[in-house]
Amino acid sequence: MEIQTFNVAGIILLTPPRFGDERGYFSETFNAARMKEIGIPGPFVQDNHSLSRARGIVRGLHCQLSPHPQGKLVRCTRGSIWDVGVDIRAGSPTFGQWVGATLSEENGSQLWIPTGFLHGFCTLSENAEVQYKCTDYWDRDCERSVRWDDPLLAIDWPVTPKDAILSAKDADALPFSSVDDWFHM
Ligand SMILES: Cc1cn([C@H]2C[C@H](O)[C@@H](COP(=O)(O)OP(=O)(O)O[C@H]3O[C@H](C)C(=O)[C@H](O)[C@H]3O)O2)c(=O)[nH]c1=O
Repeated sequence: MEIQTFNVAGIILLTPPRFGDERGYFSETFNAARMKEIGIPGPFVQDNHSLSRARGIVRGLHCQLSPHPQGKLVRCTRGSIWDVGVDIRAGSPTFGQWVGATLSEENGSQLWIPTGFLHGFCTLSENAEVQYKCTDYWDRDCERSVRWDDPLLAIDWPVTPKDAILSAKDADALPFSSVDDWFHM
């Protein structure tokens, strides 16, 4: 399995092997023991699946606060997305820094985003389907949304604010300056 880590400690980009033959391919997309070996502890309790019909849809930046913070293991099973994690762990030397990666049906890569991070993605294709495993259950009261295009984050999104397609919730998200001590290292 290909593994990539970043200067923002905690985020892992992994690409499980695909075994191709004349029929197509087979890939083990999740193996709890292998994930633990590479530093993705789980356990995972909820699977999510979203479909975004247009290119340029931004979902995020979201997280859940205690007592239901969520780690997420994200993959794109149709089309492609640019997936982003932002370090918001108070005291982290990389607080406010972000990592972005292209996840696609073609590359089969997955991004592990631990608790203490904001998560969001921008679709790079029409009909992008994203499936992700979460380490805790959804809890509406613990959910927070932070502005995807906050200038303090300066995330290099592949879409401009003029062209981005957002939910009403994301269009009305909190500024990054409001993220102070949501999470502690
Ligand atoms: C997240 C979630 C939502 N919902 C319901 C609530 C709404 O009625 C509907 C759409 O929710 P929302 O607009 O928050 O969906 P996204 O904008 O894709 O939110 C997600 O976007 C980013 C990328 C994330 O990492 C989070 O998992 C999540 O916040 O699904 C549920 O029933 N369960 C859930 O776990």
